[in-house]
Amino acid sequence: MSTAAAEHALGRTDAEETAARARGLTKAYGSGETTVLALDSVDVDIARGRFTAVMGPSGSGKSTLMHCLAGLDTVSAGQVWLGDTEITGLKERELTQLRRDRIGFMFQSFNLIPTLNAVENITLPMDIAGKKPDEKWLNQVIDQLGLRDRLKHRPAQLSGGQQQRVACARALASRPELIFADEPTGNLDSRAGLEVLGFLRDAVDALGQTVVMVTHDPGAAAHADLVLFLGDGRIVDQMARPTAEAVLERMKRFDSIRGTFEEDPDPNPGPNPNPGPGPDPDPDQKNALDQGIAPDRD
Ligand SMILES: Nc1ncnc2c1ncn2[C@@H]1O[C@H](COP(=O)(O)OP(=O)(O)OP(=O)(O)O)[C@@H](O)[C@H]1O
Repeated sequence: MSTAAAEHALGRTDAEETAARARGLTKAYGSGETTVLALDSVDVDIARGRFTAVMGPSGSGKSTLMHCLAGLDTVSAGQVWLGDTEITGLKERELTQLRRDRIGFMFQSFNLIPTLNAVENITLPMDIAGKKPDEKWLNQVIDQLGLRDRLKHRPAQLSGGQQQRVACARALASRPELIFADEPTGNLDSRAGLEVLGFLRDAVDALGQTVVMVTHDPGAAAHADLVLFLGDGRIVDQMARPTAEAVLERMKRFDSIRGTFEEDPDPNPGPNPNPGPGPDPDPDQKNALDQGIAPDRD
């Protein structure tokens, strides 16, 4: 475990650096014998001004965690804060306003309005809120995302990568405290995916934004500063300065130790000198590595 990570429990950072946090976050679906415990008393801190990726096997609770942190879903127990605001217990109206004013969202399917052009889509959340965009910031975001000559195009006139760039600009436009991105590269080819990941990285490095991204792709996760690994509704590991190879290795352990999780003593393991037979990596994850989505690391 890296020095910084070793100083804290998994997923925990210093409170003053925290954009969002949860304590004892528990989410159960259903009741009685059919209850599914999607999140099991999760403690997590999302570091401000950082890019955090959330990974884990299918059904491990990634989307549920994102939805609960973003106030899109209610919790069964525990507390969630956005900055200093405790969002657990807020009424639906207050949550709607908080999401609109303080959170940006990106989804796998872009979620653009087909009848609006790019710039109208970008400013839509602010238009709904009756707020005027900060023109200087908006122009900076538009230029950073290379959308200047696409502003009058409707989504159908844009490529998938361009549409996701519009969604990225929409998420950034109000300068939110936090951007949640759920599989933002899931519908993109590797080149467009790489571009979007580069923009998210720039949003953190150049614009000081905070990004949380759920992904299945180790190459995408490698763009983050920190990867949180979920297993059976708990944060079971984390990795600072991830590489695609190290993330893929960590994910393989979920396959080989199905249902049993151990704390990883070394978040950036080197090549395993005694590789076991282990299952093949998920073909999508392998493709991502083959296609070179992983960024260069110094
Ligand atoms: N609305 C729901 N009703 C019942 N069970 C649900 C609901 N949403 C999620 N679950 C269950 O909660 C668990 C966690 O689901 P979640 O979607 O958060 O996992 P995930 O890690 O995002 O999965 P994936 O990678 O497949 O998207 C799963 O067992 C899932 O079946």
